[in-house]
Amino acid sequence: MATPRFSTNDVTVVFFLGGPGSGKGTQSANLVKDYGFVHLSAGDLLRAEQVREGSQYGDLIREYIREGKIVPMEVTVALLSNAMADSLATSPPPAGTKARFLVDGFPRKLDQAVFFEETVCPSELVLFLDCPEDVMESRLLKRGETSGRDDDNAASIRKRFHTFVETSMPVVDDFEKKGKVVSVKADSSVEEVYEQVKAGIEARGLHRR
Ligand SMILES: Nc1ncnc2c1ncn2[C@@H]1O[C@H](COP(=O)(O)OP(=O)(O)OP(=O)(O)O)[C@@H](O)[C@H]1O
Ligand SMILES: O=c1ccn([C@@H]2O[C@H](COP(=O)(O)O)[C@@H](O)[C@H]2O)c(=O)[nH]1
Repeated sequence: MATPRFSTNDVTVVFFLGGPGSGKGTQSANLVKDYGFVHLSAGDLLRAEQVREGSQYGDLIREYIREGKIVPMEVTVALLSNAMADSLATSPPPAGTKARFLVDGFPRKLDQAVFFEETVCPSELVLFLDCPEDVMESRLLKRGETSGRDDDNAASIRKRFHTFVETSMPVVDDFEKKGKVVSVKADSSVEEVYEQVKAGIEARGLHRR
């Protein structure tokens, strides 16, 4: 078996999962501020790679995102792993502390979870935002009025929900069986959700920094 690129002695990885529009990006901003996480959004990294001059994956990523499909894992895992390395090199954590990475919107598929944990770093826990589809849909349609995202439209949203239920929920279920999931109801206000998020991660030993 491969040795992970980063050791859990140096790095804490928290996966942040939840349906499209459940509020992961919004809550991530709070967690960065209060808990010293470095926020890595798999979707943001893919969108940046899509428009990077000279990228061999631009067209492929554009098509996958519009269709709400999961980009082949080698692409996404390499982007995440390199972003972690860059962050450690340019902004190392305070002396005597471990770097904390909040990996938002990943892993979306079981094989990605296995591949990441074997080759990059095992996760410490999985934060899951549990939100009804009708709430997520109205949030995304509203966001779509200004986001400029190709996939914040009714047709793409439907496909993203389908992928989430069929492909990504089994990842959450698998981590749940391993006792790693902190699940939070996400259909209340941003502040109320954050209170539950804080309580959930503190109960697992992750404290403010
Ligand atoms: N608790 C909340 N109540 C009301 N609106 C919210 C709440 N949380 C997030 N929003 C809004 O819903 C939209 C989606 O939130 P956000 O971008 O954080 O979701 P996400 O899970 O990161 O979505 P995606 O996976 O599609 O990127 C945003 O416009 C955000 O401002
Ligand atoms: O691990 C991943 C994460 C994301 N994608 C693709 O990107 C879009 C948008 O992701 P957001 O988290 O909503 O920003 C998603 O629908 C997938 O198409 C991916 O392939 N793999």
